[in-house]
Amino acid sequence: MAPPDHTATTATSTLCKVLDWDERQVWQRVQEAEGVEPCIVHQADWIAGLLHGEWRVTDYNNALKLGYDPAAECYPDWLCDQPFACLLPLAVVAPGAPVAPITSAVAQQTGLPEGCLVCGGTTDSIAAFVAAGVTEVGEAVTSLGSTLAVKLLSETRVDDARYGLYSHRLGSAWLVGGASNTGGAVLRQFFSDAQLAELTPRLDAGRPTGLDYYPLTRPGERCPINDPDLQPRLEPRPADDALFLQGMLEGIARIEAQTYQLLAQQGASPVCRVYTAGGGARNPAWAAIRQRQLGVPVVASEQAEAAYGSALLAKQGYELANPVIALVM
Ligand SMILES: Nc1ncnc2c1ncn2[C@@H]1O[C@H](COP(=O)(O)OP(=O)(O)O)[C@@H](O)[C@H]1O
Ligand SMILES: O=C(CO)[C@H](O)[C@H](O)COP(=O)(O)O
Repeated sequence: MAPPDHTATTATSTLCKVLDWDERQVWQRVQEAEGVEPCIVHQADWIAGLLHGEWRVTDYNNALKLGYDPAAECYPDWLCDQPFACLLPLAVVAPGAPVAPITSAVAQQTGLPEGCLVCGGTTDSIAAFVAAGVTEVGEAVTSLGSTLAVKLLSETRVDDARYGLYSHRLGSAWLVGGASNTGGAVLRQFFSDAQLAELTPRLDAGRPTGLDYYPLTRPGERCPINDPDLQPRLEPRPADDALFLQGMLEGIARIEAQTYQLLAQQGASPVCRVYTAGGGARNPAWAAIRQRQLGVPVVASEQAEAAYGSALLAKQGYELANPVIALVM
């Protein structure tokens, strides 16, 4: 039902989950079992709903993979024509836009101040992007968490579901990129964080291992190859654990570099610097391996936690809602 290059057509999109629930008549079962009117909420909407009690509000970042059009600021006709359209969030706000204060019951339960304002959310890797404070076109943030997410500030949009590439709107800018299923979760399958820290000084970015890994925890990839059946490649495993780890980090760096190369080929603004967020940002040897692959400076974000970016968005929302007080502060 969606245009062929749209990110909502990928197997892991929100829209595909909704279609699956629709087919399995989940709405009807929710209504019967809970006695409530069903509606679609993203994880962030669920948390926010628990705080302010508004269940039909989302933001245009979370709604992208549902099919929302952030440029036109509306649901497209092909989505409105679906039988489940009545379950879509009724309001789609900008990330950081003021939504509603917490309820009195929540203020009492949590100790948060009465009237504490809840603002529109965003996705985890966009929050990491905001935390990094990037403002220049061509600058990018790679989130090395359980998975790998790439976000580049670009003057032009890129949307190509064949490679899992899509564009998020942030204010008047476009964050182009994609998310791979590779990342820290694969490392954790083999090593604890303590072992990672212990092995890291033995890695040598200047001496590539020659291993050709595609690290995944299980079959299936989203970007830069969109293939739900893509197999992990983690063999042969050398006897030396440091060599094995370096081979995996090189493999993940190749996936990251391929994503940035594809973005350039598809007309995104050229990448000039990559900031790093997430648990992988604490590994200097990995940064050196990535810099060789990417060919641009790789630097750790000063604020590498996505939560910091969420707080910055909330501050923006507070200032919008209280312009005079914010000016005095
Ligand atoms: N020294 C290290 N080198 C590389 N990766 C690391 C290191 N320490 C932790 N990690 C990885 O960081 C990941 C956790 O990062 P985090 O940003 O908390 O992930 P999440 O996406 O789950 O929030 C783990 O999967 C782990 O493998
Ligand atoms: O895999 C992830 C979380 O586990 C990625 O962070 C996520 O898929 C990226 O999505 P978006 O680009 O919409 O922020």
